[in-house]
Amino acid sequence: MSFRIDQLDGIVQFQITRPHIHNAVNFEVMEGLELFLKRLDQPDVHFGVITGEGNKTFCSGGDLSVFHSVRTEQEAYAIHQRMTHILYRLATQPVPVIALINGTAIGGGAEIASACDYRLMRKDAKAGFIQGRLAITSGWGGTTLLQTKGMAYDKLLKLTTEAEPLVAAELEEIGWVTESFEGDKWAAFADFIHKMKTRHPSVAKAYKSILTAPLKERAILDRMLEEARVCSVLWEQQPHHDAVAHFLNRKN
Ligand SMILES: CCCC(=O)SCCNC(=O)CCNC(=O)[C@H](O)C(C)(C)COP(=O)(O)OP(=O)(O)OC[C@H]1O[C@@H](n2cnc3c(N)ncnc32)[C@H](O)[C@@H]1OP(=O)(O)O
Repeated sequence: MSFRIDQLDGIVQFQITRPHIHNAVNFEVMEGLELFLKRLDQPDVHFGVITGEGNKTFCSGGDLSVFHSVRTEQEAYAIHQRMTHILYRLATQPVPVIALINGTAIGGGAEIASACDYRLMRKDAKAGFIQGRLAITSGWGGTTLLQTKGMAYDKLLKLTTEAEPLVAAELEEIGWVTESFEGDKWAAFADFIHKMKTRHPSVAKAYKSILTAPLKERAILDRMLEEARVCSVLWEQQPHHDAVAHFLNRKN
């Protein structure tokens, strides 16, 4: 199984359980995220958390060993639009979700974290929109989400265009990381939500609903789907296929 969902004390935890492949997203992880979203709909759920198993990686994005067989724009768009809908639902459903970034979060992994309400990141971990290294752009709506949530235009353009992973302190400075931590991730998580948990659960949901109003405009989902389409166009091009082949064969 590529994921695990647990529920404890009003908190639903989603973990990608593929540490051997840096918690890359395959079709089973996508199904898991869809199940996680359904669980968040339950009235007794007050917070959600997404993390990766192990202490090295949160998520390394799409599983290139699976997706390298995806060659055409149409095939690529089928995957990207599905992930875009998942991220849109994650961002706009009422339960606050924390990305507990226990390690590297790159490519689609950084997009998943961007769709969460908070990013709690281990101090020495690195994260970034590294899609440009593969001659593609973000394909799951992450850039549109960050802009709509208010990230500064120039910081976002630099982050996505340079395609370099950054450490937590650098990402905190540009407004992507909410807080950083050292030590045990679950202790850091408990500490992070401690005060919020003392308020009535309807408070956090109500504020999320108020603050996500701009995301709920139909135009935002359309823009995210356009982002998925732009990525799919680049996906079909030779520079992308060459970059993926280079990554997969780099140890030969
Ligand atoms: C629109 C969405 C687009 C996307 O998300 S595209 C995917 C973007 N992600 C990437 O390009 C990630 C590439 N991975 C890396 O840079 C590195 O593997 C990473 C995560 C920094 C870890 O580096 P290291 O600690 O040196 O580990 P390593 O490279 O030896 O990796 C161990 C095994 O995991 C594999 N792996 C890591 N990330 C993967 C991925 N996303 N898809 C498929 N396989 C992946 C890697 O190939 C290696 O496999 P093996 O042991 O050589 O068989």
